[in-house]
Amino acid sequence: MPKVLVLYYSQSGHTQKLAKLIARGIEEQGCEAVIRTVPGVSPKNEAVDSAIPESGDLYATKLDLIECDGLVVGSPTRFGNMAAALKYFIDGTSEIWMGGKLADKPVSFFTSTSSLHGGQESTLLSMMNPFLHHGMLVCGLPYSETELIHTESGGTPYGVSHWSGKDNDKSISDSEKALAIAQGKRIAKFTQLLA
Ligand SMILES: Cc1cc2nc3c(=O)[nH]c(=O)nc-3n(C[C@H](O)[C@H](O)[C@H](O)COP(=O)(O)O)c2cc1C
Repeated sequence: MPKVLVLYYSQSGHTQKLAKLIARGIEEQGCEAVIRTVPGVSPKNEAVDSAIPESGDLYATKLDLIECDGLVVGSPTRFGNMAAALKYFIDGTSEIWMGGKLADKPVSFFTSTSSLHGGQESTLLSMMNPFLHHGMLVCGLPYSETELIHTESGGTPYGVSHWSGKDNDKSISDSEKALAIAQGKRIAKFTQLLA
């Protein structure tokens, strides 16, 4: 069964909730969803966490990337960009890039912001850059997913998003949920076609 890696960072759990919904869509479409997170970064600029987190999803390894047939990458928005913890992990993938291990595989993206116009699209678009260098095929969301037109919360054609609100306490809306599951199904469909 083709494997789709759902790779995310989340500090307060919103991006993680999207990751789980995307994974549900991946599995409903008939692929295996492998959910992995990355450790936070410290001012020492070196990863100091233990290899296995005390709770929650396992940390991603380079092997997870090499072995996946498709990839979904998520991060909370930080000043209109991805979080440093995820960027730190991606910056450690030079060997995978040189070996072309991700080339020709599909990839898609998701994010969460506290303000509705606080940079969802800029985060999603800028997250694509490293994976275009890796030779991956970017997969967004089409407007045939009609929640994209009707949503009053998150959801973009560049990938699903969540609006967590100024107090960071909004639940995933029905539109966001539908789009996250749809995005999981879509990346799984292309993974099956390309694997
Ligand atoms: C350092 C920092 C920068 C942030 N920058 C933005 C931003 O540019 N736009 C925005 O809307 N929210 C911003 N936020 C809020 C988070 O993106 C938001 O709370 C998000 O939903 C958290 O996701 P998580 O629960 O997965 O950690 C920022 C938060 C932090 C800590």
